[in-house]
Amino acid sequence: MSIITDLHGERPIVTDMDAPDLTILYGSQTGNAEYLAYQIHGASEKNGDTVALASLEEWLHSDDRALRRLLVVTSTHDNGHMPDNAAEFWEWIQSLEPGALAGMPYAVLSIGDSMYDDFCKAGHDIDGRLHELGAVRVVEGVDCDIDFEFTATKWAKPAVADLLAADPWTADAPTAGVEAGMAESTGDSDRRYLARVSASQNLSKPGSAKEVVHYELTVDDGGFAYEPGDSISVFVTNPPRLVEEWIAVFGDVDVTRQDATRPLREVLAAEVELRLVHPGLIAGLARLRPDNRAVARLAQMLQTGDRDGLEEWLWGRDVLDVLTDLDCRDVPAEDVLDILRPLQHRDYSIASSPVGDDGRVHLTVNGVRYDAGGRSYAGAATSFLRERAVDGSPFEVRRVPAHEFRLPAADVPVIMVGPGVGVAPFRAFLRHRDAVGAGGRNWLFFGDQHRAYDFLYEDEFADLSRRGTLTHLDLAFSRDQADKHYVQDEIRRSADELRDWVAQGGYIYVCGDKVHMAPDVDRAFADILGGDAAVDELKVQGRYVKDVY
Ligand SMILES: Cc1cc2nc3c(=O)[nH]c(=O)nc-3n(C[C@H](O)[C@H](O)[C@H](O)COP(=O)(O)O)c2cc1C
Repeated sequence: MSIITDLHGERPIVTDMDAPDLTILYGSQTGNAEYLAYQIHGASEKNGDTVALASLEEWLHSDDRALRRLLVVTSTHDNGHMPDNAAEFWEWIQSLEPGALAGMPYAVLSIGDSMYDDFCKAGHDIDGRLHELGAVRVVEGVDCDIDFEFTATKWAKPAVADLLAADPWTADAPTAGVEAGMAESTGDSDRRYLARVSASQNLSKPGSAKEVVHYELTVDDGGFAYEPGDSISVFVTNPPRLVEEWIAVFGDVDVTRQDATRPLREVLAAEVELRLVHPGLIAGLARLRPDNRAVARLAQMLQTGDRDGLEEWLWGRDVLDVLTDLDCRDVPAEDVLDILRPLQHRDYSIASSPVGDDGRVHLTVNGVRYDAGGRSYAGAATSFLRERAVDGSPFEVRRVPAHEFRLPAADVPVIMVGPGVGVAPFRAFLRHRDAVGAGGRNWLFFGDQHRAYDFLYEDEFADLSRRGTLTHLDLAFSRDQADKHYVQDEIRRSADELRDWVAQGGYIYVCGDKVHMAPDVDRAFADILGGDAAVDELKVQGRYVKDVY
């Protein structure tokens, strides 16, 4: 008996069959690795081999864990950590005796983001540990960056063929330690709660290029708890207007997925990603429409690794645009649904204090909204939260606990760099330290485009400064003067005093844009603190922590 899950990993489908020829197990936080595993699974079964698919966690808890050959597909999360549904598997393989998996053929596909210091670390950790346990690495693992589909597509086909050609493992996976792994897990890390928007307020003022909104959520169920530094996942649905655009094309029909027949409208609203286009959509269309030359031209870019060309073409288009512009609106709805990714939840840093804010959860949300080519686009979360703020209807959320992004002891100085909506967790830190009367000093670096329109939480920070909680507030508004001025310039300007704070045990936190801001801020701290080695040493001590996206 083997476990196969549906695309969302939510409904394990248990099938009666002997041990599968290949078992594909994924660790995935936001659905990318899961999607990839699902695609590889679909392509692998074509040759008559039996291939099982499950999350690492589901497999660990299944009744029959027979393995013949193993392919692990995993992302890395929260600065070098396992995705939640890989954590117990990781605990388990760490608890096994040397040689426990001797001779088992395996390969690991890792996805991550090379902007992080711990690029693909979870995949490397699993790969290294399987090797230590005696498993046989049939194919060198591969590291895939944010455009993972390019690298993964090239790697997966020959890798699966090599794995299937390897002699199967005939022993049973050891059962020891599974319960220990379970005991260590938090148990409720996946629990979803119902929340409502109880208040909202525009933070960007008229004239701003941005649309930042402060939301306050009340969580209906008891038992929801969080700590400063945590984030929250909001399980959004797609905007009704967008769903209607799809219905106008595909009709108000019923569709059958995983043996259940439901209205297409329902599936479009809640289950599939309609906003964010992924390159795998092109690979899927190429399979469905082998004679379509426009699709073939783009699929060729995917195969040859021309990521710039493909990304340029995809830029600004949503999924419906892609189907329209590639003349694929006549593909049957069920086939289109099969090549869409599961609807992604949206994660936000919590901006409130569990002590000072009556159990409410505050979010600082950057809106996405624009018009192009006669269509209006709005980010799924932007319209979702706005609608919920108007009608008060409940929706699901899940706590995402921070690993290192935590306040130190109450008397330790804290340096926070959070321009734009990166300020959210620092508002939480400051409100928390204020509420509990922590004595440690607090220094915030904040910046954005214009002071007049973009100074988020200006009054609150002024108040926290007056009360003495906010010891220093350094501001960098980039477009208020001829020369651009950023938080890293403010950091350099205060080099001497920052060195003192760090010498006195201070912690540094950076939150926000990972592409430009975080590397520039890293450079500035390395320059003022004595080079990269000094920053690395702080990282090792957990005193230089980033939450960047
Ligand atoms: C909060 C956060 C932390 C992350 N940390 C890392 C990291 O330390 N190393 C890395 O390679 N990728 C990191 N990533 C990038 C993810 O691995 C990448 O987005 C991946 O595609 C997610 O796959 P998933 O949806 O299957 O979880 C991080 C992403 C987020 C949102």
